[in-house]
Amino acid sequence: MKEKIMTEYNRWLEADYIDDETKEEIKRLQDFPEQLQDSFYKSLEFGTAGARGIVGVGPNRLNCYTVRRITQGYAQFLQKNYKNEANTHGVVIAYDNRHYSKEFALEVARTLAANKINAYLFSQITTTPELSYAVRYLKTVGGVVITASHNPPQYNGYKVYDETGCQMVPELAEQLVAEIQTIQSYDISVADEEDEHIHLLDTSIDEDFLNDELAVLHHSDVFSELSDDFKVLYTPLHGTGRKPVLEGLSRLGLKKVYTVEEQLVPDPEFSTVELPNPEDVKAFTLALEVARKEDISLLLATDPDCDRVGVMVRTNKGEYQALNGNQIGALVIYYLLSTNEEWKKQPKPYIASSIVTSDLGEVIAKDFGVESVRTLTGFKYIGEQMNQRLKDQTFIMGYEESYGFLVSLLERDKDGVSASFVLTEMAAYYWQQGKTLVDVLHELDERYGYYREALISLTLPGQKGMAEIQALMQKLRYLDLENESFIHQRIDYLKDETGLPKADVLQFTLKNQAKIFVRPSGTEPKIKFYIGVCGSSEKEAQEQIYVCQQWIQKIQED
Ligand SMILES: O=P(O)(O)OC[C@H]1O[C@H](O)[C@H](O)[C@@H](O)[C@@H]1O
Repeated sequence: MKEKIMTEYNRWLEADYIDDETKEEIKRLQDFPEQLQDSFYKSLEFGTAGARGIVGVGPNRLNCYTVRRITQGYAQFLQKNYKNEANTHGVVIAYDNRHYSKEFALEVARTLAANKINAYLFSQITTTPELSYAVRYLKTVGGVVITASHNPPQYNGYKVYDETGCQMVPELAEQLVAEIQTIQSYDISVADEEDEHIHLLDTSIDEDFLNDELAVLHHSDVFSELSDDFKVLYTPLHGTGRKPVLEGLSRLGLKKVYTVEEQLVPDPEFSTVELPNPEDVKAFTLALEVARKEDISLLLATDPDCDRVGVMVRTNKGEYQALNGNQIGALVIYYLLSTNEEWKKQPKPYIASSIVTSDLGEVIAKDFGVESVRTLTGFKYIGEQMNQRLKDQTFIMGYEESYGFLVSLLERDKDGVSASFVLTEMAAYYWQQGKTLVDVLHELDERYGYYREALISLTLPGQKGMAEIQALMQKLRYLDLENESFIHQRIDYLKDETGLPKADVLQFTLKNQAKIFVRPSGTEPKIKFYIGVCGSSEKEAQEQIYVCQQWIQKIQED
């Protein structure tokens, strides 16, 4: 292994096409053997959401050479699948505010252009949902967005979209990977920035995107009657959401929109937050300071590429409560189905969510006679379902516990822009009835049972971490259930027939029907344990969660 790593290391160091600055960086790695090993031991892989990695030198890092190699493979893949159409229809490329996002986006465009494929490049930082929208709007054969979503600042990523605006499903991603693997060298030709195949997009697409996103709402009239004490705060957490979300909220006629000034700055270091992830309540720290001062009713925060949104709500007691992705999803489903009759006139309505998402959404949907479709983790699988059901079914909503929501057919990926609008409308709608979103959640508890969830994520970075994650999965896969008295059943999504594609996921169903899912993350060096329970009271639900947490801890320690 060591020898293989050093061969690759020397190959980079000696290659004449690698620039001097990169070579200096490569040499510096000699003083950091662990980093050296991690940078050179393999090539970047495609996971849940494309390739994601630390920005740096070497094949296992994101840099202009690995970006060019992936893009060269992508160009070959497109030309094989779409022939001449690949060149003419081309690819649209967006990027967020991370380090090197803009530079990498340009490398994608230059590599595609060298292959005579038209590259439509956004001229400023853009949200991921707008990229998905743009693929459909411009009728390109695909799309790329340079972003690492909510990962720490040292990361970046390369997400690839198909011609429907859906992130590539494994079948396509495998073909793409096979194509990338045929490229042994990082010596890849790129066109000039001024090449005729590179087209900078103007802002007309932003305007159409925003108008279409606002048109998704059913009750936007609610805003005209709102009292001034309904106040909303929005923060993009230094990311791309600022323009569309703030502009949209103002067009809705909301008079009282607040923000966190410092977080409007598109900062690649995300300096005012530990992690730019709305799943982490700490991301709301500054927002809460403003909220407490101004008595704000609803707080929204989107992640850097604005495909996901987190929510905090001021309760009747004046306290602020964070909602998790399962609660937000359940509220939106309930809101869409109970306050609007339109969907009843449409054929075979359905919602879609991932298997690790709470059962509550499904229970609500079924209560309204709406089908619930389950997929593996990754919004691409929801997008895939939307494409497959386009002809004869009606899409109501797709969502994941990880704060991704989509309520329209405008895209095939989760959308923090339209979700922000829907959540604001929903909060305003109930506000008019004297209720907060937390009050509505209590109503759902009463009506459907106390669905509660907990997520345990263990971060295990690098090569060593990956081995630990695999060892833990193996241990759970072969654990003798005879000794685990409260577990009723284990489903192995890699081996058992579940009706879904094979995946490295384990499901433990407990005797009381609670569920624990375990899977390695596809976007971060983590193993995730998802606990989902349903009790007849808050206390009972919390007790069930506690038992699951204890079991997970025991497994780790044994
Ligand atoms: O659990 P992971 O594999 O890290 O995925 C967590 C989330 O990551 C990205 O945001 C994907 O687009 C989502 O679809 C996924 O749910």
